[in-house]
Amino acid sequence: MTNRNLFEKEVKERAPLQEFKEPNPLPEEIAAQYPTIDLVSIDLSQYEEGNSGLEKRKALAKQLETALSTSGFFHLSNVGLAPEVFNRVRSIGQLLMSIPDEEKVQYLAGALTSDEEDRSKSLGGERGSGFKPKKYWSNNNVRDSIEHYNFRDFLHDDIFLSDEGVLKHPKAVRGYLRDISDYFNYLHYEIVRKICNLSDIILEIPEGTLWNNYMRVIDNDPFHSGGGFGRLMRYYNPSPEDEVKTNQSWLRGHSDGSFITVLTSNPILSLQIRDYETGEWKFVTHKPDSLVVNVGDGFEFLSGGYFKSSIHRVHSPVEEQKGETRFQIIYFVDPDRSLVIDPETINSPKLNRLGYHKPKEWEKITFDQWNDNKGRLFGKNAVNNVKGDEPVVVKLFGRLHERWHQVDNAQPPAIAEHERLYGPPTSINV
Ligand SMILES: O=C(O)CCC(=O)C(=O)O
Ligand SMILES: [Fe+2]
Repeated sequence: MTNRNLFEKEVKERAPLQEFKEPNPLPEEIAAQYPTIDLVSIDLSQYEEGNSGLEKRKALAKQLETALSTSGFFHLSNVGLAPEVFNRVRSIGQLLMSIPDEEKVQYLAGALTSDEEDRSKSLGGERGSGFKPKKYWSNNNVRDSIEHYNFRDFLHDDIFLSDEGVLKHPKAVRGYLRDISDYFNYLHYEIVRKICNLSDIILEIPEGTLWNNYMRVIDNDPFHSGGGFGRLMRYYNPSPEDEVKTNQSWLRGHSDGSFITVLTSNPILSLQIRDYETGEWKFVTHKPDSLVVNVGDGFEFLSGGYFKSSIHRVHSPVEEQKGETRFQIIYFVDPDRSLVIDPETINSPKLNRLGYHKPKEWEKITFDQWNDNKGRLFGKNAVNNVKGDEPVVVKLFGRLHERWHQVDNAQPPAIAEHERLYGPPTSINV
């Protein structure tokens, strides 16, 4: 057991939290005037453990299969987290974002801008522990207005709450690290585990396979443990000129490099998913106290492309909500990093029957190779500083680094529109 004296001391000295004021959700009839996507909604209170719960789990797995194989996104309700739990984490985020800039720069996740980053040494602002300041990325020569803070290793108390682990974070939040780890541990053990088990049912592999093999937590071994990182993210309002230049895109269209991603449902209508078939951008609607979960690249590859790591972005809020504060809590869930991410790993009767095999052009790679190499491209000027939402298309290990591939599978009008705007897909050496 690690000595946690420093942590205990910080708990005693912590300042009280200020309540985070969530913006009001948009009335349904107004939200309905915007293009929205009707996501599958899964009621997690229907999940029952054990043999007697199998029929219920099979029913949920059926709904989940529709979600994973179409948009790759779903709402998850009755997740067992009270509104106060979400609010407490948001309040901690608010506290973090309010510390002076001079202090923030001592706790950076990487460099001050993405272009200065040496990613052979650093995970960068996207994946490293600490602050990603505003103006880190660029889009059509406009710098971003997003600030976020990443936490890593919260599934490993002996690392997270050790003196060294505590000192990684600004003084203001050190006494609140247990709240952070409680939240993300709950998501890992109660949400991710259940999604893994339901996915086993879909894939017709023994229940427990995904969880036990790739998501379990091994003490003091983050590399071979499931986990990833948690993010507290605050969007600020860009200037009107910047809004024009970026076409109101606050966070460029991308697919997540994770296995799955767990977001909080947000009252601000801003998150958009790009329709897999038509390319149309559609808003994700809000369900209070619920989660929004999406497939990341890792799960798409493991399923041979049956599950979809969809392109999504954050758009400037709709007219009725302009000026409101968007705050987001995210868990980017990574598997054991040595997992070989193609369907041969799991040999799923379902995928075999449907014909989802490893495409020849895919090199045999681990999740670590994917995550690391995709991570190196994030925010790179050569790839991202382009007009419009789509980055320059890069191939990594025979796979498009952002999963815009649905453009290739889409109906001819979408392909024509894509090529008209951006030309044919290109490849650059990395
Ligand atoms: O803010 C959101 O809702 C989504 C953010 C996101 O897609 C990301 O950070 O990868
Ligand atoms: Fe994302």
